[in-house]
Amino acid sequence: MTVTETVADAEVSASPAVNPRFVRRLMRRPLAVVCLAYLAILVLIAVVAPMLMPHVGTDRAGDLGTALHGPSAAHPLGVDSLGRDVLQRLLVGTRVTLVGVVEAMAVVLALGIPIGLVAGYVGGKIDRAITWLADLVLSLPAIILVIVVLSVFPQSVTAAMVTLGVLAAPGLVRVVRAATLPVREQLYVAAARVSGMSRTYIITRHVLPRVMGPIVVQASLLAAAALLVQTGLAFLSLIAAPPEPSWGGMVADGVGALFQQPWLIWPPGLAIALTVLAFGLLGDAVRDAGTEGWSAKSALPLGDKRRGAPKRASAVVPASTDDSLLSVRDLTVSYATPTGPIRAIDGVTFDIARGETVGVVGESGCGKTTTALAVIALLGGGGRIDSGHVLFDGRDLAALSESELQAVRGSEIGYVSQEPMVALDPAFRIGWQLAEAVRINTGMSRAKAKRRAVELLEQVQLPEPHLVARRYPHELSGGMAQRVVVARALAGEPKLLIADEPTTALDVTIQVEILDLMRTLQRDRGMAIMLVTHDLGVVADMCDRVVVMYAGQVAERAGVKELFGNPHHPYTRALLASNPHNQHSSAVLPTIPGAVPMPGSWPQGCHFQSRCAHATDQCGSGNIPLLQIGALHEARCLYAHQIEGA
Ligand SMILES: Nc1ncnc2c1ncn2[C@@H]1O[C@H](COP(=O)(O)OP(=O)(O)OP(=O)(O)O)[C@@H](O)[C@H]1O
Repeated sequence: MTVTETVADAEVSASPAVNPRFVRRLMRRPLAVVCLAYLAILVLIAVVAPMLMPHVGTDRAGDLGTALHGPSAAHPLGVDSLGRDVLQRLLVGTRVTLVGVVEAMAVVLALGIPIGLVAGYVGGKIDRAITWLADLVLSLPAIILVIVVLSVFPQSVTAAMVTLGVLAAPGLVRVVRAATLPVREQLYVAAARVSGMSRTYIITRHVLPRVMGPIVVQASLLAAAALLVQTGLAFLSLIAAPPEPSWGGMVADGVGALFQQPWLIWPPGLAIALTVLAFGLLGDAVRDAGTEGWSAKSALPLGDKRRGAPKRASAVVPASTDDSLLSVRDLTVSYATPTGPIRAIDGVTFDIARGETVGVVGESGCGKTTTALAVIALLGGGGRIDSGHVLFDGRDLAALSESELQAVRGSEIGYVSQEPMVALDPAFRIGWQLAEAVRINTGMSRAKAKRRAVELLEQVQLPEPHLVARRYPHELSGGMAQRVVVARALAGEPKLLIADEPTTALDVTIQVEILDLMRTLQRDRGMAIMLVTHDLGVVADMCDRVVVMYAGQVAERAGVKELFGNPHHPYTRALLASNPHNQHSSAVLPTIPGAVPMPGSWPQGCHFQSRCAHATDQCGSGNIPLLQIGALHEARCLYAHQIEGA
C-alpha cells in the first residue's frame, strides 16, 4: 500500500460535527452524561407512555374515593383531585410538553441559524435590514401575540409553539450574527475564498462549526424558555385542554388543591425544574467540549483589510503586454472611513509575465497588501477598486462577478499569506483541508482528492505526509503550516501565486527553506509569482523584476539587477542604503527620516518629497509621472535622469 492510499483510509475527512474526539470529550463530563441520559429517558417516555397507557389521555376522572391521597404503593406519586394516578398522568403528559418544545425549537433553529449566518457573513445592507427586522420582532410582546394566535387556533399546541419559535428566532439571529462577525475575519476564511470556494460552502463548512458553541448555548436557553412558556400556557388551560395530561395542567391542578394536598404540585414542578436544568447544563457541556479542541492560536483576527471588494463596471479595457499573465493598469483603490473614502492605491501599473517572479517592495503602509488583495478582489474593511484594470490571462478581474472570481481564485491564482497558522481552519485535519481545495478546484472525486492531498504534501517536502494529513493545524510548527498553505495554494495548479510576505512569521532558517521551496515549485511548474515583501535580500534572491511602492504609488520599477545596480528614485536608493544585507562595515545603518504619509494625507505632487534630500518646489505641484529610464525601467521622480547609480 502506498503512502497516498494509506491516507485515503485515514480520517482525512473527519468533520467536527461527527468528530469522535468531540464525543469523547463530551462523554468525559459527568454532568453531560447525566443530562443526556435524563433527556433520553424523557424522549423514550414521551414516545412509549401514551402507547402503553392510552386511557390516561381521555380519563376525565378515576376512583373519586381515593382523590387527593398522597403517595402509596398503588399510586407511587399519589392521586389527583379527580382520583387519577399522578405518575401515569406525569408520564403521558411528557409527550405534549416535549412536542411543544421540539416544535418551537425547530422553528427557532430553522430561522435563526441561516439568517444569523447570512447577516454576519454578508454584512452591509443585508445585515442592517436583518438586524432592524430582528429588533422589531424582539420588541413585540411575545406572550400576548401567542394568546392572540390561540384565539384563532384554540388549544393548538403547534400554533402556540410555532408562533413562539418565530418570535424567539431573532434572539438566536443576533447571537449567530455576533459569533459570525469575528469568524468572517479569520484568515482561513479568506484563504477558503482565495481557494475558489463558494459563499454557501464557506458558511456551512468553515463558519458554522465555529459558531456552534454559542448556538448550542442559546438553543438550550431557548428550549428551557419554550418549556416554561408551554407549561405556563397549559397551566392557564390555553393549550392541552383537560382531560389531556400536561405538566403545566398538573401544576394548575396542584395549585387548585394546594391547601388539601400540597404534595400534588411537586411531581410536575420537579419534572419542569429538572428538565429546564438539563437543557441548560447540557448546552454548557456541549459548548465546552466543542471549543476545548480548538487551538487558541486560531483566534487571531484577520484585521479589517481582507474582505470582498465590490464588483465594478467594466470600462474600456487596455490591452496587456504580449507575454503578460497579469497586467495591472492604473489601479486605484480606496477604503471607506467614518470621514469618507480615502485613497490607498493611486494609479498602480505593473506586469507579471508567465513564469516570472516580480517582487513588490516598500515600507509598511505603502499599499503592497492592498494591491495584492485588489488583484484577487479580496479587499476588506470597506476597500473598493475605484478605477483601473486587473487583466489576468485575457480577463479583467476587476469587472468580474463574485461567482466568476470564484472560478479564478484557487484554480488560476493561488494565495499564500504571511500568517500560516491562522490561514488554516483549526477545526479540520490538514488532509481534509487540502482534499477540499483539490476537489473544489479540479472536480476530482473525494477518494482521488485525498490521494492528491498527500501528493501535494510530498511536493512541499513535508516528511511523512500521510501523518501530516492526519494532524490538526495546531499540531504543526510554523514552517510546516506554511508548507501546507503553499501546498493548498498549489491545489488548483495556479498560473500565478501571490505570496504576501510568506516568510515574515517564520524564523530565519525556515524562511530560507520556504523560499527555496517556492523557487523549486516555480521552476518545476512554470508558475508566475507576485512576491510581496519588505526584504530586499529576498527580492535579490528570488525575483526577476521589482516594483517599488511608496504611499500608494509605484515609485520605481525595473529588472532586479538594473534596480539594485542603477536605482533612479531617491526612495529606492534610500531603501537600498538602509538594507542590512548591504552593510559590510560596522557603520551605523542609515535610516530614512520621517514616516510614510497615511492615505488621506498624501502631499500634492511627489508623495516622497518631505523625506527626500533632492526635493525642490517643483516636486510639490501637479502629478509626477513615471519617467522612462530604460527599456523596462521607470521611476516617478522629476530628477530621475539626474540621479544615477547605486
Ligand atoms: N480597512 C482599511 N481601512 C482604512 N485604511 C486601510 C485599511 N486597510 C489598509 N489601510 C491603509 O492602507 C494603507 C496601505 O495598507 P497596506 O496594508 O496595503 O500596506 P502594506 O504596504 O502592505 O503594509 P504592510 O507591509 O504593513 O502590510 C495603509 O496606510 C493602511 O493603514
